[in-house]
Amino acid sequence: MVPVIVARDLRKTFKDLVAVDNISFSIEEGEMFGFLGPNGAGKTTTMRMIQCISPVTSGSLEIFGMDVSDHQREIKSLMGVVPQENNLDMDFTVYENLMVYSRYFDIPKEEAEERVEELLDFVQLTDKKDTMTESLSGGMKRRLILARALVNRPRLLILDEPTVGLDPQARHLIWDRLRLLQKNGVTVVLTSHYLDEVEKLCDRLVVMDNGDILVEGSPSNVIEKYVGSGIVEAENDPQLLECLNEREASYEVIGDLVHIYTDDPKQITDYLTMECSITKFSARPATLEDVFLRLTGRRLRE
Ligand SMILES: Nc1ncnc2c1ncn2[C@@H]1O[C@H](COP(=O)(O)OP(=O)(O)OP(=O)(O)O)[C@@H](O)[C@H]1O
Repeated sequence: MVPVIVARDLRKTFKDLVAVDNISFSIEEGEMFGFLGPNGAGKTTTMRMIQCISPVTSGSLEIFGMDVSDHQREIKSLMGVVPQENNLDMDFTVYENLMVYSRYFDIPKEEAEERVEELLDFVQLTDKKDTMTESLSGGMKRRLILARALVNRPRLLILDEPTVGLDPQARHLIWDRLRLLQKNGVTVVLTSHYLDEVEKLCDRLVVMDNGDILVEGSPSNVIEKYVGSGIVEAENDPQLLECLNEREASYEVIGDLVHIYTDDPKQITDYLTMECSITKFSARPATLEDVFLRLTGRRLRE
């Protein structure tokens, strides 16, 4: 596998604030890679350095073997970007938005027209071709931004919160398109607050907090490593906690509930029934959300 992005001790500061704190990671060609983390973790700042629009403070960041500090033009020509905000031109039609963008890459007019038709079909907006962009739904606007990011046939696609605020149908359509792009060899890097999205889509992920990378791995490895494969939930009561302490079980109290982390839920539920006389509980597979909350805490970030 060839690395497409390699970051070594990558750091970004804004005056006294350390937004990205000496992180290192490597993303392989054809991977779908996710950046997770609470608000302010440093994800967007990392994406902006990858996009060559925010200079690196120190460390190194190479994309397709080129340093972001001195190969911006070449790197940008190989990359497509779906930014967090909808920055389409609202006074243009859907078609015009894509055609205007194609000029930035000096794509000859006829070729651009052909490509735009293809892309409209790809994101299912052909019937909206002549619609004014401002009258599109939120889901359609996101699809148009995705199409715009693909105008230059990028080998690397960066998406910052690609499905934020979308309904389930719109999210599924975007996921489906991303999988198709990946199948065609495009490396996809995304940030998301939707943990189910990252769990379903990504081959590997990192969880960031306070500018640092806390974990890295495939969703299933990360889940097994940090919470075990299953969770038994029971009502919080002192007798239960005493019983769990006696067994030295791994658990966490979350308000009125206790989460017991385990690779063998049956062993725990048998223990609760037989040794602790507790019969009200439920077992479920662990998710990335459990890992996230365990690692980054449950306090709401501003
Ligand atoms: N241009 C800037 N000037 C000063 N501080 C900044 C700037 N951009 C980001 N920051 C700060 O850097 C830190 C990391 O922000 P960043 O936007 O990268 O986080 P994030 O993980 O993308 O958060 P979110 O999930 O809310 O998008 C935050 O404390 C933020 O306030």
